[in-house]
Amino acid sequence: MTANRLDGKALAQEMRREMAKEVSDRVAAGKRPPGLAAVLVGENPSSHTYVRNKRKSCDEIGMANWLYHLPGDTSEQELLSLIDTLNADPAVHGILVQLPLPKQIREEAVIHAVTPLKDVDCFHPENVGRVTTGHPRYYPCTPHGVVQLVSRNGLEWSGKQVVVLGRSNIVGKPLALMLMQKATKANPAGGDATVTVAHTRTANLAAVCRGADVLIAAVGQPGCVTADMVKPGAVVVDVGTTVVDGKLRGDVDPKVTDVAGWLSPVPGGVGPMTITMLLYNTLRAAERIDGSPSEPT
Ligand SMILES: Nc1nc(=O)c2c([nH]1)NC[C@@H]1CN(c3ccc(C(=O)N[C@@H](CCC(=O)O)C(=O)O)cc3)C=[N+]21
Repeated sequence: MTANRLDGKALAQEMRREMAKEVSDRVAAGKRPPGLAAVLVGENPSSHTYVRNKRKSCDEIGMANWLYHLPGDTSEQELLSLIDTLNADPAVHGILVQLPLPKQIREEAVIHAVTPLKDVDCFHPENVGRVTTGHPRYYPCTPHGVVQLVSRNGLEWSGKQVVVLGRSNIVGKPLALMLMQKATKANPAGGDATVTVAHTRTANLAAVCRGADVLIAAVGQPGCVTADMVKPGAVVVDVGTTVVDGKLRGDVDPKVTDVAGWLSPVPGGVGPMTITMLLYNTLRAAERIDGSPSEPT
């Protein structure tokens, strides 16, 4: 058997066409285009690639975007004062500070400084709390991308055993929360799945994973999910993006394709969906900040 492909690149293109139409309708109605400010500190090569991809995607759908590239020895105070300026700028609807940051800057201080309405990463504790209690303002981009990738391929969450492998604040933890909430249009994964959060120290990890109808690998260890850990026919989503010898590697071993029913590739799976959901959040932010009768704040 060869698993069906969960094609994130194709789905991302389809969703971006829908968003390009929303942007042009907005501009035709006399409103300013949605705008995303990206802040990059220092010279991390992967960060450069992501930021470049994000800006290209913004350009494609007609979204305004700016890159603030600060030197690696920038102080926390200098970064916080740039964030204050962006918080107050009416042309900026979304602010993304690329992580990781150099060690002299506390990530937590930066995450707290971005005004929650412009927090399109959904990293601010106010927005995380809203997801947790079922009153979301935004969903975090990677978990939201995973949910859309599975749901829009016609696959069901309801009644399934879902194993989330990984417990980070950015992927594993918020994804598990989304799966535990009631289903809505924006969060079709909510509702009736049974969610297990596992990690690399879980006892009998292979057996726990083999119980999954849907297995989401978000560990950051290339190839750590092997074929013996996968139930035949399961849906497997690979969130890993580790650069090994200049090539991008996922968390899922290539042989899993012989066992799984559906598998997302790396590259071309979750990565393009993450960027798409960032654009989606920026559009929602523009509606909230500039006012729209149809959208609650
Ligand atoms: N504040 C912040 N927000 C983030 O969303 C954030 C971050 N910091 N720091 C780093 C991680 C990582 N991340 C990726 C986004 C897109 C791809 C992506 O599009 N990957 C392509 C391939 C890209 C390539 O060719 O290298 C793919 O999987 O097909 C990957 C990784 C966002 N992150």
